[in-house]
Amino acid sequence: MTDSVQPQSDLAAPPPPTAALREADATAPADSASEALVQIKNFNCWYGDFHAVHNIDMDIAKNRVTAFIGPSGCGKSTFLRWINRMNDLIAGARAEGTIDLHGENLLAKGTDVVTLRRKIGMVFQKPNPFPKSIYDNIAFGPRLHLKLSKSETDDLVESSLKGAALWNEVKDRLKQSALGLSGGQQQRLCIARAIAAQPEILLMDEPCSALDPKSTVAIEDLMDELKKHYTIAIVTHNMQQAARASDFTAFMFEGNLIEFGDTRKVFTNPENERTENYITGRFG
Ligand SMILES: Nc1ncnc2c1ncn2[C@@H]1O[C@H](COP(=O)(O)OP(=O)(O)OP(=O)(O)O)[C@@H](O)[C@H]1O
Repeated sequence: MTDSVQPQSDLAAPPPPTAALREADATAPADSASEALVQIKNFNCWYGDFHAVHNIDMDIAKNRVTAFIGPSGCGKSTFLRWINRMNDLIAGARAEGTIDLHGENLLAKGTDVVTLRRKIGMVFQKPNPFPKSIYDNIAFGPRLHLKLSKSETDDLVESSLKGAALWNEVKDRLKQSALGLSGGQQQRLCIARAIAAQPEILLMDEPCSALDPKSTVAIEDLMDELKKHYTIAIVTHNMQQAARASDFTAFMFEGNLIEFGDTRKVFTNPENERTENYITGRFG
């Protein structure tokens, strides 16, 4: 079934969490079979008359990292942003097809996008902490939407910062401004803020492009931990990063999904010549 989506005008920033603290439940050992969490069928999208992404059919596997690669302008970010309906904020943006999560098409007109964005968090290219304390960056959302006690809020802040591998670096200065953190720390704080909302899926749009190599490795190591609890989809221009950090790779070109599969296979034995040309640096 095809469903069409028009932009909504009353959308605010991605929302804060709804539920109680997430228990660590290490799942899916690396060698277990992957299960589809998100199923995308016949997905197309437009900006006005411009047909940006064509006929995408793919699954996003649960507790795995799926990387989207491809030359600038091929539609990676556009596609990623439809997965939590961020493109609703863009006038003239519309989509057709289905993106199913637990059997429900999240492109459907009736979808509650606020709830959706709790389930599907997003981390952006440039770290965007609030101009507040480290503690309040995590606690701000939960305070708005949950009736957590002080100790529950403390626990949420601690578990989120631990989950983002930042706790040890900031535990003694939680009341200091987040803007005093390094870029890599700020990005991990944004990841902590996202996971405080207890999402099922984390969308990461070039999360390391503004970071130095050491911070980049820290985020990649973190993704490896995070995928035990979350499903991750990442857009990256960094081929080594896709090869190192992802389980599945989708190569896009001019709005089309050219190749999609196991990362090792895509990088060592691609089926499509354009994939091979891209990953070997012949274009892009
Ligand atoms: N808000 C917008 N309005 C109109 N066209 C847009 C908008 N955002 C993106 N596009 C167009 O959609 C196409 C895909 O853009 P998108 O940003 O998704 O590509 P990308 O693969 O993520 O590129 P990059 O790697 O440079 O970030 C491009 O032709 C771009 O110019």
